[in-house]
Amino acid sequence: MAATLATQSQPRVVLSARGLGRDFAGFTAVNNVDLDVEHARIHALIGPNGAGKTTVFNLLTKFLQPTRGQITLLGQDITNTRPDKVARMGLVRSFQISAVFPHLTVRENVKVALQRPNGLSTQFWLPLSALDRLDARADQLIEQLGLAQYRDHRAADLSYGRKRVLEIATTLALDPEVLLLDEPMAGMGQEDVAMVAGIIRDVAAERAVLMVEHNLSVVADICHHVTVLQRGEIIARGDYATVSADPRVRTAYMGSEA
Ligand SMILES: Nc1ncnc2c1ncn2[C@@H]1O[C@H](COP(=O)(O)OP(=O)(O)OP(=O)(O)O)[C@@H](O)[C@H]1O
Repeated sequence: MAATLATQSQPRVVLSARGLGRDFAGFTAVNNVDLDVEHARIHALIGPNGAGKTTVFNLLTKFLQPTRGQITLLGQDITNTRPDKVARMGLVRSFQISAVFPHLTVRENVKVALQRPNGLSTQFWLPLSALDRLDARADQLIEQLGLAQYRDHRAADLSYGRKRVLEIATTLALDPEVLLLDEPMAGMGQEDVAMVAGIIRDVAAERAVLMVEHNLSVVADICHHVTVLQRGEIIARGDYATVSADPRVRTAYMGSEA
């Protein structure tokens, strides 16, 4: 027990940013952002519209090149690394590779996603039966994400929430160290929100999750750390109780839930 607690109390930072900034033609969208994302923790990036959350995601995944600052992934400086290499190193954004094909079944979708980490290039002209050897791993992921009963359903026939879970499954096929989720609860009904929140919590047991999320009750429920952005700068950080009590955060969110 003591050993378990000791392990849990020593966070391992897998992704960090220091002094991160990005200007667009003289307009500063992100400035001086420091971020530490830890293994087996869920970190939320929140803030009002236009605060710079998407820009930070684009900087971390290297879709955008920072104007200032440094980004480190698993101890390696990735400030000047190309996005495809960053993804291969283990930093994966949900929509980036979540190719969910509506006419394929849940299992076929996961198998297509599994081709890449197994060193097979995506060869759409091959019959799907050529991917049979990926069945075991696909079924394991499907089981883990609670999709077993939908395994042979076409993706198009899934509920909206299950489609998002299938997207997460295709992302997990790459076995990322850090998973970036951009508003995973967007457009979902309450029942699906609870289901997807539970899945994200399970997924984070083995990796770091950084998510942008507007649903603050989800942030309060499942996120260990919260970083609040406003006008491109961090105005508060800590657990949800700490940041939601912060007067600057309350002012930034005036009129909303915080
Ligand atoms: N390519 C761009 N060119 C110019 N300005 C941009 C560009 N991308 C973002 N911005 C500006 O940077 C600021 C931050 O935008 P960003 O999309 O990162 O915010 P956000 O917090 O993700 O907002 P939302 O919650 O509405 O998605 C905004 O003022 C936006 O207009």
